[in-house]
Amino acid sequence: MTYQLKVKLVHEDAKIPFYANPGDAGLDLYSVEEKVIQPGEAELIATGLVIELPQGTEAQVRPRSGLALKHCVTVLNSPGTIDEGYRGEIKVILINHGKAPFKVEKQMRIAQMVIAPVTRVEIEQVEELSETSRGEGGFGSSGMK
Ligand SMILES: O=c1ccn([C@H]2C[C@H](O)[C@@H](COP(=O)(O)OP(=O)(O)OP(=O)(O)O)O2)c(=O)[nH]1
Ligand SMILES: [Mg+2]
Repeated sequence: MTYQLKVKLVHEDAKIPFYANPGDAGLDLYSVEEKVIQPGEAELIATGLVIELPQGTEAQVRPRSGLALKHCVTVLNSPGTIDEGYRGEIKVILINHGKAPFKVEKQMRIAQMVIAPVTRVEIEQVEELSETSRGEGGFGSSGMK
């Protein structure tokens, strides 16, 4: 099933996000600004995009592996969550884990956005939960090999 994603450009240099290949999961997001990210620092980068998500979906802002591998630059809050009702500009928090300053250029592809279904729940407060074989075990309780 293909959903419709409404996209509004709110900056003169904004570009419509696109799938680099037909089967890709992520739509590449472009920067509309030029900014240097110092080593160990994070910067908020504008994309010039406002979107209207299909009902029952979210957008996840994820890193590009090429930027991570070549420059140690990634999305700090990955995956960033774009709520269905959000009508502000999509921005990307990039962090530079590398040793050299990283220059974000205008119209550089800085991250990718995956549209995903959201499961919503009604909360029911209870005193007892069902028993399971895992129980309270976690954090390596099943062994590390
Ligand atoms: O990488 C991101 C993450 C979030 N947002 C926008 C869309 C999202 O709907 C809104 C709120 O994000 P989130 O819920 O992650 O942040 P919060 O700190 O909980 O803020 P709020 O109190 O506004 O929900 O900010 C972005 O543009 N980029
Ligand atoms: Mg929130």
